[in-house]
Amino acid sequence: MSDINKPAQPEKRRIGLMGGTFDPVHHGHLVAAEEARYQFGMEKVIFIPAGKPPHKTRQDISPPEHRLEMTRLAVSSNPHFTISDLEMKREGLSYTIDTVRAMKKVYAGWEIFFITGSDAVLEILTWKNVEGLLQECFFIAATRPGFNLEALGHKLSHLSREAVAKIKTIEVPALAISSTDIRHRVREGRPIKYLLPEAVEKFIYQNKLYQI
Ligand SMILES: Nc1ncnc2c1ncn2[C@@H]1O[C@H](COP(=O)(O)OP(=O)(O)OP(=O)(O)O)[C@@H](O)[C@H]1O
Ligand SMILES: O=C(O)c1ccc[n+]([C@@H]2O[C@H](COP(=O)([O-])O)[C@@H](O)[C@H]2O)c1
Repeated sequence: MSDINKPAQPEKRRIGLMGGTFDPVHHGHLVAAEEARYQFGMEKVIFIPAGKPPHKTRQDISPPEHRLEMTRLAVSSNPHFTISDLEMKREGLSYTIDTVRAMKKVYAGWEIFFITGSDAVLEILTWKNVEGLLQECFFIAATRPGFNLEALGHKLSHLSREAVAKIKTIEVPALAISSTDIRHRVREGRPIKYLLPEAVEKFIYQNKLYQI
């Protein structure tokens, strides 16, 4: 196969961080992470399940060890993907700036890319110390074809020019998959097959997750 469309090799080593509640992890997360890794020439992507996601208000989030195990199962077939329990071990809310700063100590000299969905980036002004965060790392907003980039541009106009320059967008194939929908489907006895890796599907049923 020709390499003509392959992105050029970056000067600095690059790593991606994919943060999320992952309750459960699904193919939307995996496709976004893989596309970001490919387009930006990252050596690997670390999936980091949030211990206490700052903006999630629901009380019935699955135990951290279940979400970590599902994420481990989901990434196991990709040699470029790995997981970290760093946020789960940390006390308090899982702020991304704390995670990125901790990772910078381990990956000194590397460029760090925090991968999110564009819906999460639309909320970025409400994140802890967003200007400081965008000094520490790049953000990749995975958009679906047809996503309103103008709305994003409008939101970002509240940030400094330097901060905006650190936010990159990529298009991923339309994947209308969400953890919320998967949880509802399990509760209602509807299929979840093909929405997430088979091993994660099995784990959900074996551990009777999302049944009430
Ligand atoms: N289908 C998808 N395609 C691309 N990115 C996604 C998709 N679903 C979620 N993401 C992004 O992955 C990150 C982690 O998401 P999260 O674990 O909250 O999953 P979710 O499906 O959005 O969950 P929930 O439905 O419970 O809110 C967020 O940045 C989110 O925007
Ligand atoms: O740092 C913050 O203030 C912050 C606010 C909201 C979300 N985040 C992070 O964004 C990621 C996706 O969050 P969520 O709630 O969509 O699962 C996850 O890693 C969260 O820790 C981070």
